[in-house]
Amino acid sequence: MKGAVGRIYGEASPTEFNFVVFDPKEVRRTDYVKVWNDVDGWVVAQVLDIRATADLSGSDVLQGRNAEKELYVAKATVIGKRDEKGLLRVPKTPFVPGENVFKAEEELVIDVLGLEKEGIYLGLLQDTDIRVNLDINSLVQKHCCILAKTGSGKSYTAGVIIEELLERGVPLFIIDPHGEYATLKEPNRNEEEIQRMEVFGVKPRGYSNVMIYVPPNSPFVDRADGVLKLDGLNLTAEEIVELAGITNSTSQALLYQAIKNLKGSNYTIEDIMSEIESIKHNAKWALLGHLEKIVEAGLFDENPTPVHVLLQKGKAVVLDMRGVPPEHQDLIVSRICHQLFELRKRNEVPAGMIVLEEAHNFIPERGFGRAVSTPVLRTIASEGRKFGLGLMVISQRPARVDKNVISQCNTQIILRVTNPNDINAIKKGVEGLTAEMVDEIKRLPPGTAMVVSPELERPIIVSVRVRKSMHGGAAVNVVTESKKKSEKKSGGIGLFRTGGKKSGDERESKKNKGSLLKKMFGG
Ligand SMILES: Nc1ncnc2c1ncn2[C@@H]1O[C@H](COP(=O)(O)OP(=O)(O)OP(=O)(O)O)[C@@H](O)[C@H]1O
Repeated sequence: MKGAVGRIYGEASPTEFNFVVFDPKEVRRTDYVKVWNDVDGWVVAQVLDIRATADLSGSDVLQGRNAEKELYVAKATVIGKRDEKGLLRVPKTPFVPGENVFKAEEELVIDVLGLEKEGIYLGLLQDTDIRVNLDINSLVQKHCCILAKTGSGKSYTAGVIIEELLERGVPLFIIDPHGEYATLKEPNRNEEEIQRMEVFGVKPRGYSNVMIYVPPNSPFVDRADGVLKLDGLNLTAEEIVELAGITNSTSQALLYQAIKNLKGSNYTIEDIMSEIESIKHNAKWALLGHLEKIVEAGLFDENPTPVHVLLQKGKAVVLDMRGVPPEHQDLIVSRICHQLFELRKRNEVPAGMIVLEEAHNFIPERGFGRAVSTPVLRTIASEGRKFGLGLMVISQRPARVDKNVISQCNTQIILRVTNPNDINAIKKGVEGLTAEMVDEIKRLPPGTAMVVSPELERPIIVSVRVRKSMHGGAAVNVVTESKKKSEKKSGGIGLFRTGGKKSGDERESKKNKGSLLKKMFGG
C-alpha cells in the first residue's frame, strides 16, 4: 500500500506488535508510526527496537556467502489515540498481522503525546521538526530537575529554559556555584551554534535583565552588579560548626551553651563571642579564634542586602559563587532561600523560581554528606508550589541528590547518564520509566534529553535547541588557552571549565562534620 513503511507480522497484541520494515533507511528506533485498528481507527505507536536477520547458517557465513536478502524487524509499543473527549485510549483489540504500518503525521504525534502549542520551547522532538514546548506553570510551580553526567549538556539545557523564562518575565534567582550563568547577558557568538539556529528557529540575543550578585568574599566583586551581604543574625550552632569547620567536641559544646544562653534575643556573632568570653574554660580561646575567622571572612554586615532584590519581576539574579569556599556557599544558600521563602509566603516578593546548580552539594542524599541548606530546600520542594516558589534542581550526580526532592519535581529532564548508581537513582526517582527507556538514557548523545512529565503521555526524547545567549560552562582546551596566554610550554593536555568547575564532590570531606553536635545534644 502506498506510503506504508512496514507490515505487522507474527503475534500482535493491543499494546505491542512487531513489523517487517520495507526500507531500513525509512524507519529508525524511537520513530512514531501509525496503524489502523478496526475498532479504534488510526493508533500511534513508537518503535522501540529494530533488528536485522538473514537466512544464513553459520557455515554459510564461514564460507563467505552473502544473504540474498536480510530482513529488518521492528518492535513497536502502542501509545494510543485520542477519543472525542481528548482522552488517550489504548485499543482493547489486537492489531492484525498483515496490517500496513505508516509514518505518523506530525499533527497526530503532537496530539497523541500531549505536546503544548505554546510554552517553554526546549527543542525539537528527536528526528522531527516538531517543537517541544513545556507547560510553563507546571515547570515553574511544580518544580523541575535536570540530571545528567558531566559534559552532557545539563547547564546548557538549564540556560535554554532560563532564556525562555526570562522572555516571559518569570523572576529567577540562580544559585551558580561555578559562575556559568553570567554569560546570559551576552548573545551567543559560537559560530557552529549560530549555524544551527535556523533549524531551531532562534536568533542570538543577550538578556539585559540579568543581574550578577556575588558574596563579599568573592574574588570577582569588582565585576558584579551587586554584593550580597548577609545579616548574620541568630546563627545556629550547626551553621557555625559547618562554617568554621569546628571538629573539637568541647568547642562545639561551649558554642552550643553560649547560643542557648542567647536564645530569645536577636543575637549577632559578636554577641556569641562576648557570651563565650564570659565562660570559664580554657577551650574558649580556640573557639573564639574560629569565630574571629568567620567575622574576618566578611560575609556578614550591619547593613545587609535586602533579600527582596533577589527575586524581582522580569529579572534574573545570578548569585555567582565562584571562588567562595563550599561551606560559605552552603550557609549563604540556606539563609537566602529561607528568607526568600518567608518573603514569598507573606507575598512580599513575586512568585518565581530558584535555580539550584550542583544540587547534590546543597540537598545531598542521606549518607552522601550534610548541608545546612538541606532543610529549607526540602521544605521549598514540598511546600513551595503552594506559595508559588518553584525549584529547578540541577545535578551531575543524581545518586547523591535527595531522592524525595527529585521525585517532587513534576518535570524531569534527563540527559546522558551512565553511572550505574545514578541510573538506579533515576529509576527510583522518576516514575514510569521502562527498561528500554533506561537503556536509552545511557545512549543519549550530548544535547539530547529525555523529558518526563505528567503532562506528556510518555517520556519523549528532545534535541535541545541551541542557546540564544552565550553558554558559560563550555570546556576550554588547556593547551590552546595556555598558548594564547604565553609562549611557555604546556604542562599537559586536559579540559577545564570556563566557570572554574571543580571535579568530584567538594562536600564529601565534611560529610559527618557537625554530626557529633547532634549526637551530644540531639539538636
Ligand atoms: N543543546 C545543545 N546544543 C549545542 N551544544 C550543546 C548542547 N548541549 C550541550 N552542548 C555542548 O556540550 C557542552 C557541555 O555542555 P554543558 O556545559 O551544559 O555540560 P554539563 O552537563 O553542564 O557539564 P558540567 O557538569 O561539567 O557542567 C557545551 O559546552 C556545549 O558545547
